[in-house]
Amino acid sequence: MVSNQPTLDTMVPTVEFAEPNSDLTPKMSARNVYVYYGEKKALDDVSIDIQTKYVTAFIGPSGCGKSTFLRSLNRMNDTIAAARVTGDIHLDGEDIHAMDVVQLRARVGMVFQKPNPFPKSIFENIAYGPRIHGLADGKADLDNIVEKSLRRAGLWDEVKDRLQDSGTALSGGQQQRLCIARAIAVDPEVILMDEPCSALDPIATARIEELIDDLRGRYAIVIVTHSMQQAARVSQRTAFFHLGKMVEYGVTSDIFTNPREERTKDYITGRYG
Ligand SMILES: Nc1ncnc2c1ncn2[C@@H]1O[C@H](COP(=O)(O)OP(=O)(O)OP(=O)(O)O)[C@@H](O)[C@H]1O
Repeated sequence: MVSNQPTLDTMVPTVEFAEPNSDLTPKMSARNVYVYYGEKKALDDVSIDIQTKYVTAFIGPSGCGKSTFLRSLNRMNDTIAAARVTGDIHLDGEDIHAMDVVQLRARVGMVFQKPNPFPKSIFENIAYGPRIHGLADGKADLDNIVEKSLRRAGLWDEVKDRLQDSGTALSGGQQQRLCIARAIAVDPEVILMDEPCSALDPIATARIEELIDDLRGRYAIVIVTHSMQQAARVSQRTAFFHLGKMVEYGVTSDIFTNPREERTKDYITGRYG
């Protein structure tokens, strides 16, 4: 799956394309979403369905609204005073704006550009969420959740003998896997990743990409990336954004080899970016 620097004609995911959801019911659906920062329109009438068991990549030039849309999916824009979101966003058919936001963010977890572990032990970084959401039935169960989450994030073997060390003492790549383990620990259904590898070196990046591929069987994963190679390596669906609009959305290999829209073609062939 994770290969070195593919050229444009090899930028096609090699994953099996069996449809994971026979009924194709979307895990999340957005309809006619607009986002404004004060008077400025940052997102313009975006509609999309996001499926479980797929990685969906958001690509497009800087400032086109990828992160703004990603943040709308778990209401992170609520934390920005100037931001206003209109339109419908549903999770399993339920309006996310009518949900308790803490519950929503447990179901739709997020991993940020810069790894941001809590300044606490590795154990506490993972245990905090399950504890506040009442997911652990006693100490042994909590220990289990911590181990399972770290294993699933591919970090257990590196940290099992130092669970009481600070999360911030890990390497950048390990910190990002810790943040992924922290998101997994509360049993989310969707994981949003906002350029999760941009602060990492190529080896740490490759590990995160492998991890994303391992995780996609269980979750709907949405990743914002500046790297078209990364989108091609890790995703099965790609949405191309430009100037606040979602220009094209489809099967990743189609987007990269046979885009329908001229603007998509221009972007993927490097005419602008
Ligand atoms: N907190 C904010 N306040 C005001 N304007 C914002 C804010 N965040 C983003 N914007 C503006 O909204 C537009 C979309 O930004 P956004 O960060 O979503 O784009 P992006 O495609 O993720 O860009 P990049 O790839 O550079 O991260 C930009 O014009 C940006 O300047």
